[in-house]
Amino acid sequence: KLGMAYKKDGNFGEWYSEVVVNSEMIEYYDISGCYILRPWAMEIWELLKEFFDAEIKKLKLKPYYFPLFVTENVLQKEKDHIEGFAPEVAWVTKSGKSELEAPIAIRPTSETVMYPYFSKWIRSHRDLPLRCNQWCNVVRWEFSNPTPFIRSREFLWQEGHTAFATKEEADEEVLQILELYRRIYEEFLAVPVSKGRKSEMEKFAGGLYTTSVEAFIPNTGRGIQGATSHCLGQNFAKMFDITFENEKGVREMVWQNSWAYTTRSIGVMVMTHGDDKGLVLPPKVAPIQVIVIAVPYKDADTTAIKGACESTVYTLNQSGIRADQDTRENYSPGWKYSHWEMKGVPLRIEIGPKDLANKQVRIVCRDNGAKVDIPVTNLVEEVKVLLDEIQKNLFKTAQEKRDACVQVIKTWDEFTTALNNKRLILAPWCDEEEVEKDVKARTKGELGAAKTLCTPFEQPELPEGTLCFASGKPAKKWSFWGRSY
Ligand SMILES: O=C1CCCN[C@@H]1CCCn1cnc2ccccc2c1=O
Repeated sequence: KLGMAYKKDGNFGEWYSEVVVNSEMIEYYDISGCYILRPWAMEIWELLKEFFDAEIKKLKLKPYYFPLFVTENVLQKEKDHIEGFAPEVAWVTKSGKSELEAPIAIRPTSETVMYPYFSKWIRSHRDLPLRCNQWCNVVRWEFSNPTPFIRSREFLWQEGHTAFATKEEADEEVLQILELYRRIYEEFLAVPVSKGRKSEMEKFAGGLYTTSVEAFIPNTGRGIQGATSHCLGQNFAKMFDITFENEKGVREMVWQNSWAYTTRSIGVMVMTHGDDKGLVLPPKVAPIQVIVIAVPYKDADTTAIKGACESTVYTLNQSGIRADQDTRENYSPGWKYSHWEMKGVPLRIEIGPKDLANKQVRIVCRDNGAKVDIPVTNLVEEVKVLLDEIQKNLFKTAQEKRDACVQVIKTWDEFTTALNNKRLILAPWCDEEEVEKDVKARTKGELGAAKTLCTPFEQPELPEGTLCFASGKPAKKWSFWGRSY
């Protein structure tokens, strides 16, 4: 399908849906909230996985795979925080025509699946630290508007679950993993994120504290959680009796973390960089970084042109660049240009008779449309420079756009104005949960209420006497507020 019916600055939801389908990342499925992930999406997921897996291996994580199913009584074990999520749990009640004795839940997350076995496997301090990661799917039967990658009833993620003898070790790992999530977003997806801590109300209720990387979508003026890294404290150790005998022979509870990022990260990248011609891929995650297209001329030497395209692809692949060519006879060069622009391929190389004669190739950049003629002799070097430039430009542009959306406010009126102007709000807050609830109540509406997104680790100066924008009480911190996904 060529050309986009929707504009990014028009109907954003329709634009987004069209981009993920026309770029061949997503196929819609006949169950609401479920989507088919096609190769153009899975190859991106696999590139991110390759980086993340290598990094957590350095942190001594071990790969596991736990069952998809969990019994009702085990799932209810963490009932205190589960009741908030209960409506999202999907249950298996039958096999064939016969009812199951007891319903079995499909994992929405794996704490209750894993932790009874952590309790069995951890006996002594010598069994610590325990470091478990699994790549899997989870199911959460949500009812709010499903969106490919961003909010689906089944999604792919990695979930890390670790156990340590001391809180210090757990605290350290929480931040090590958060830094990996920042790198995934900023270094690979070219999406700027803010590291911070969730409020007591927004944190994972079963844990001690939650840190997250928060992104922002300027077009909708909504914050979006990119990934989370929780310190669970000893809460689950208590619930699941996960204890160890320390060096002095004294039995203690372990300190645990859990952390995840999901296929939502791909959707955030699409929303951030896409334009009215379709997807725009950061080179680091582009399944094809360079697409070579022959521009045959009526009586030109098509064999020579084909040969030049072959050798161009070969040379690039030999130097570790993901290059391919579109040799389909039944499509025109112009059609191919639009097709690969829709798919967001960072560089296009055109080779026609005059390029051949001049021993050069024409390179077209997807992000800004720049065209450059490069001597074949400098091909690899030039392509590497251009890919690196595109990666940097995409991040810089996204960062400038996000920063332009940030609005520092001090009063309630400024807050509501900023909210209606689709801003990412930075406000002084007294850090009281009642006030957070009050802001939610006062900003209710069909666009959704405002909430705290995170308290950024990077805190601006908070002058003595600064008051909370909502309560007028002494402010304790600067927090990001806004509507969110
Ligand atoms: O974020 C993470 C990181 C990975 C491991 N799990 C934690 C916390 C998950 C919180 N959560 C989120 N949705 C749920 C939905 C249904 C039942 C339970 C839950 C639930 O516990």
